Amino acid sequence: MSKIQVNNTAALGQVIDQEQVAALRPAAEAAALKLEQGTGLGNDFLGWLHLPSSITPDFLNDIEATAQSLRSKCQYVVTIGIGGSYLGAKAVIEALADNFAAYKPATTHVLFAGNNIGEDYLYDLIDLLKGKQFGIIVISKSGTTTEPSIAFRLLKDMLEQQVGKAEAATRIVAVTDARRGALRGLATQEGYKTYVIPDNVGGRFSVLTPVGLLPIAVAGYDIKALVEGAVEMEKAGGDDIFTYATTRNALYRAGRKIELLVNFNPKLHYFAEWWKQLYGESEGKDHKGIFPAACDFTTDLHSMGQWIQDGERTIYETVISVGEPAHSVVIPDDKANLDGLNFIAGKHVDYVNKMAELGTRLAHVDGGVPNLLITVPALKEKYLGQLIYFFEKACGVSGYILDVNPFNQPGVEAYKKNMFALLDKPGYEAESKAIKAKLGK
Ligand SMILES: O=P(O)(O)OC[C@H]1O[C@H](O)[C@H](O)[C@@H](O)[C@@H]1O
Repeated sequence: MSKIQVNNTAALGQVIDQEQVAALRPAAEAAALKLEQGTGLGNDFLGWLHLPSSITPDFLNDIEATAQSLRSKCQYVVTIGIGGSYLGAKAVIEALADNFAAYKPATTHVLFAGNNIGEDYLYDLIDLLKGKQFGIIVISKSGTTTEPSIAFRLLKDMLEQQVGKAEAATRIVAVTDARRGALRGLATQEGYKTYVIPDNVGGRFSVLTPVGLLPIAVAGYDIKALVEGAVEMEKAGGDDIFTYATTRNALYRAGRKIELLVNFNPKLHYFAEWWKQLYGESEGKDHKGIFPAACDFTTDLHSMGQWIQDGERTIYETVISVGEPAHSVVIPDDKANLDGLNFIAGKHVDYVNKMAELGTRLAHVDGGVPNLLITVPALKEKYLGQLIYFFEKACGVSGYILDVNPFNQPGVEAYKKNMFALLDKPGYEAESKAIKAKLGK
């Protein structure tokens, strides 16, 4: 089976050595056992652990049928959601899509909303959708998150005005909790097709539920292959996951507080955004946790490269290296050679990129930045499925090694409480009074 692979050789020898990594192996194995037996912190949120192998062909067929029905009617399908209800689908679609898909004709374009509170963002989206055939996938585990609720209120209204309430109901799909939350009530009342986010799967671990699968299917990608890849990784278990989890924890203990996830393929930009939420929300608590950062290379080598090479030595790098590009572009020969590029004439662009990648890894290691390497054979559904499960499992293992609950996110509520207090939300009267006093209002 071809699969993703992890190599920590270039992370060893300067800041940490193999013994320090090996010393964490028993903790990693104990962590994996805790996950398996459900005896660790946050054990009511372990539904993701055997999720891939529990997905049935019938379930995937049903999602594909819903996707097909939306595709048959809609030029645009707006996926409304934020955080874990957005980043997984965005990451996979961007990794698989034509870089210029937005400017090329397509049966159906998948757009995203409800992931910000930008008035102009919503204005521009509404402007685009005026008079167009569109549908909505509204996703919220809690069913009460402010950003997607605002976007859904606006777009639902617009869709009903454009096609009538009955037709609109056939173009709206809700993905939410089985019982709780405003979205569940609304979907039941309006008769929308719905999918359930299982109680025991947290948002940032939910990409392989309909949260990610439905938008990915609407965008035209093979969700069966995606799940197949995840199942392979679920069954393969072990070594690569332990290598990643133990190496990053050893680096953290040696003072490397920032992990920089880098790619040499712009299609992976949002994969890093998904990874940032997965690791940031899982590990950043109790005043602990590696800070998850990301760069797109070679682009950011021309902006962040100086800092990475030569700045404060608190970072290490994890490179996601893609084996094969999907297409072939060769650099042409030029008789005049005014740009001096004939030394690479006849070479594939990806060959140059790979030399940039190797040169960068060597330079950064020389500069004191330990380097972890994750190789992915190609940007295809199956390997993305492997990569998703790999990072999820390694995150659970890592979180337990760090001795935090990797499955909650209590810190996220602080800004929400202040925002609701400032907006005078009913139920927040005492907080409103307190925050206004603090602001001298
Ligand atoms: O799916 P929802 O309930 O709308 O939540 C969306 C996101 O918002 C939150 O504030 C959480 O921090 C995230 O973990 C979650 O993924």
